[in-house]
Amino acid sequence: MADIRLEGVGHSYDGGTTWALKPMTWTWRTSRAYALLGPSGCGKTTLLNIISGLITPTAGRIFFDDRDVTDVPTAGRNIAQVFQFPVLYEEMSVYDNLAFPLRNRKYPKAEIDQRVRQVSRLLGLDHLLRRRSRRLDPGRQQIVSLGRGLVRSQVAAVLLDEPLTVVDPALKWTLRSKLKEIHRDTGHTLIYVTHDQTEALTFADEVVVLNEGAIVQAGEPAELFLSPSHEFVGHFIGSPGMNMVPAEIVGDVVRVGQADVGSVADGLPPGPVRIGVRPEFVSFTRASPGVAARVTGVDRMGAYDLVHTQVGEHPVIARTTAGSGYRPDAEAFLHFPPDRTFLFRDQVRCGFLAPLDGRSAT
Ligand SMILES: Nc1ncnc2c1ncn2[C@@H]1O[C@H](COP(=O)(O)OP(=O)(O)OP(=O)(O)O)[C@@H](O)[C@H]1O
Repeated sequence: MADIRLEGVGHSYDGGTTWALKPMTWTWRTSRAYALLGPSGCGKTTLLNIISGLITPTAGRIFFDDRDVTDVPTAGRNIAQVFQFPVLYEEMSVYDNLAFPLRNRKYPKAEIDQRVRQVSRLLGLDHLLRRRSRRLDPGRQQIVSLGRGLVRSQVAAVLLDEPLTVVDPALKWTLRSKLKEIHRDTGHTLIYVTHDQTEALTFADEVVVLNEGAIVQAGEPAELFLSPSHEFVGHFIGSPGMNMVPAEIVGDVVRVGQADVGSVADGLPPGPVRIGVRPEFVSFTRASPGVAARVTGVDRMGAYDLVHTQVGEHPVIARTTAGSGYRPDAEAFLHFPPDRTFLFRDQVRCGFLAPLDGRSAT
């Protein structure tokens, strides 16, 4: 196992006209479980294939600890990779498929048996070990592929590219927790690619968010939810995502429309900003002071309500307790709590909202 260090690594498929992956410097630390999260086409698979050696990057160098592996082919990198769809020897038994990566690397027989049985027990494959792989349904075949990726005790990293796509949704939860268990047991460095935030947040020690070929933020799941440093992270994580409302800094006060909503703590220069606040933290106040809004609809979600409002031209959603009683067209006043409300300029967080403490913009 090794730290995997990317130094100025970037990739272009068209000779440098566009970058599928913009040159980046980043270290995947050994033994951590990472989720690489981002929308379709943001460069996740390209990044994974650069680490495994399937793609040689257009720019930069890759190191496993201090060893430069940029020109080392896949076979020399000691990486295990699990793809979106099953990659198995269909005529082999499940046992032989799981044992294959170990036999290939000349592990002792007793260790092979012990590792195969350990992984098969964790993944619920015990009763299928003698079955031919082609006789399994695609979901089970994928679980065997997952097992093949996890069976080796000594690998530089295990790379998983949307590995649960073909697995039954009900099984996904179980498999994710099994993956965590296997991770605790082996201490492998795991990089798990997904565009599904639930998968990323429930699986990873650290979530790396990729957008348009660049890492926009990396952190623990709670950090990304509570403290997004980029508007994209605010939108992409959370359901629904973060509300963004245009505002103005006047002196050291932040105004939305005619309402003073807070002050700036960070000596930010006056001018336009965008306020970001998650629906979970928007609350209603009975009257001013607050931001005047009009209710446009209510989604009753069972355990809670999502109250849709309009502040001027801008939609703002508040998550309230179930049965909130708000009706379309009702007038309302919104409160944005200072400790949970952030300020953004050019999409990047530039500060947070501080209490007004009697200040006013007028
Ligand atoms: N072989 C290729 N030739 C040309 N362009 C490519 C190739 N592979 C990927 N791309 C482009 O590079 C960009 C990044 O693609 P990539 O597959 O890495 O993204 P992704 O985040 O893994 O997407 P998805 O979640 O849809 O798999 C996209 O614009 C894609 O169209």
